[in-house]
Amino acid sequence: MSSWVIVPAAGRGSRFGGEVPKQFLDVGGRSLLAHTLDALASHPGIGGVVLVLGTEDAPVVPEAVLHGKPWVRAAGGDTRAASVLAGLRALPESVRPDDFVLVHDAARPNLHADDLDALLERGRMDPVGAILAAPVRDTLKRAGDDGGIDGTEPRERLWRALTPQLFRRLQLGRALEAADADGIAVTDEAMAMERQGARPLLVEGREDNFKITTPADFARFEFELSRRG
Ligand SMILES: Nc1ccn([C@@H]2O[C@H](COP(=O)(O)OP(=O)(O)OP(=O)(O)O)[C@@H](O)[C@H]2O)c(=O)n1
Ligand SMILES: C[C@](O)(CO)[C@H](O)COP(=O)(O)O
Repeated sequence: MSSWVIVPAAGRGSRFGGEVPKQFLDVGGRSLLAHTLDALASHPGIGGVVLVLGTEDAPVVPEAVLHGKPWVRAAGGDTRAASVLAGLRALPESVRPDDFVLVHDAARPNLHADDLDALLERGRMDPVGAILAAPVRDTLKRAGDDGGIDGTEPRERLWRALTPQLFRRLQLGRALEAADADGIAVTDEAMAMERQGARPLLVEGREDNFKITTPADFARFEFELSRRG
């Protein structure tokens, strides 16, 4: 059994800076987006890809990175959540309402197959779904307006949400539509599901499945690639 994955890739990369959105920058001879698509589509658990792009984006997506998997394009929205919802609506009819679908950031190119294995295996057995996540391992401080420390936050049971996130097509769509209708800007799919009273499963993922948000993250990915040889 395989699942389609929605890849939100319509962001502008404002925190990264520069003219070209970060997902289209070249690393090791191909774009960040191509690295992400390759990591996803090379996995046997992926049945197809919905690529959500900005209306002004027309990237060259080398067919090879899609490993012969079917793919469709969708037009992104003003927020990540809007882009994900657009991706859900672009899924083929062959994806049934109760089928699990994945959402994975284009900006997370360093996804490893073993993480996808774990998420699919454990998430599909959960009544709601699951997300990859990593336990917080640093002490967390709350900043005051003056740049001083206002306090230390308890970090027990705190996890950083990663992607992919795995939910059923209809349930996720309804949760995202409800958040939008309520004017709530959810920052991940799990938040929309939690608002509906769901408790998605946390599946511990690798710390190196990091999101490229700043140029320092980009340099880290270049280093990770160089280590692969
Ligand atoms: N309207 C948006 C905003 C974000 N994304 C995608 O969501 C993922 C995670 O978002 P983020 O890292 O925040 O990317 P940007 O929104 O581009 O970055 P920034 O917030 O710095 O502008 C990225 O793959 C991005 O392309 C999207 O598809 N549509
Ligand atoms: C979905 C996500 O990657 C989980 O950590 C994160 O919320 C995306 O945040 P962004 O500000 O849209 O990059």
